[in-house]
Amino acid sequence: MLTYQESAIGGVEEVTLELTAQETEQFRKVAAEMADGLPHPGLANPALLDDSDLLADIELAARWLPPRLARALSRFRKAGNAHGTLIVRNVPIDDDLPPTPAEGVVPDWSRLSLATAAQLATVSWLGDVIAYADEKSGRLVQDIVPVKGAERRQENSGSVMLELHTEDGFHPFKPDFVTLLCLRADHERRAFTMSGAITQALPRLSAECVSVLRRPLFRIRHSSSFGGTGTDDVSTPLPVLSGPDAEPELIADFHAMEADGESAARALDELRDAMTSVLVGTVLDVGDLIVVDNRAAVHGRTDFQPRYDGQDRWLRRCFAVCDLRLSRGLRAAGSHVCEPLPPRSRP
Ligand SMILES: O=C(O)CCC(=O)C(=O)O
Ligand SMILES: [Fe+2]
Repeated sequence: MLTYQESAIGGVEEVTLELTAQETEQFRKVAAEMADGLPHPGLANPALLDDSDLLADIELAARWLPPRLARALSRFRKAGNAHGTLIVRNVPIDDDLPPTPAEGVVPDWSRLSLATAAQLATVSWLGDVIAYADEKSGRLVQDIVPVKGAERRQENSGSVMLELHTEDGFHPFKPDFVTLLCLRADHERRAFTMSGAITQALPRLSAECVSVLRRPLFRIRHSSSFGGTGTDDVSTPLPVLSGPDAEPELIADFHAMEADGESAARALDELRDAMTSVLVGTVLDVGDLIVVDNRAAVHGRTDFQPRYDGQDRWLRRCFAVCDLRLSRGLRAAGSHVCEPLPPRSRP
């Protein structure tokens, strides 16, 4: 399979907001106050953050984020941008980080309360937090780290190239925004987090390809990280593209998507080639936060080499949706965590 050439991945300057030292300090103060209100110790218990009063307090306090950041997030929420991606640099995180958790989950996040508050505050400008009981135990803020033995998996615990994908594209209430906050970069600084926007790829697609991508000829296998569901679970047949001609929405996964028939398979290949030539990306470093509009862009990551020495790459992930109420049938009252999807095997 084709791997993505780092040299061909575009820069992200035009979609990057670098906070000044003063802005970071203002953000740190606001986040530190919020952090005091977080239930520590024991943040590892997902139920503790899944508290609508706590999240409402964070939303209120987030009004005091540095105005340039708040404006950028608000604009991105309403209008997106050319790459469906926003990068914020110099987000405050905790000074004294614990080792990167070897098992994939930090047992007690009380030493990560600043990063947790900063990420939740950022997310509150994008929408409401959503999480899935099926994935990473329903944690609202999840650890993304390389796990020994999982190197070759097409999951964020792997370290081979992670194919471009829509996050949880098979889920009826998939995230509208994916945020990833970097606590530690990979040792060699070669893990490019990359994204490709459909509006950039569109001019490269033939009319025939676009028309096939608009038909419900595609299914996505449920991600193997979605626990509790069998590997045979698949989505209902979906179109890859929907919505307005010039600015469609996109659901794609170049690892887990199956095309029904030859012309659908050809259209998916054509889309992947087009995406490959419009990718933008960056090697995430400490305090970098990337926001991907999950309706406008697919994302992935180039490969890297973990050492399992406690200093490996460590991201934290948090999702947002624009309308939390749409998923009310799948959530307990007041909870932001969707209950497991019923198994749905191919017909
Ligand atoms: O590791 C990365 O940079 C991206 C991981 C990813 O796609 C995810 O956690 O959803
Ligand atoms: Fe992802």
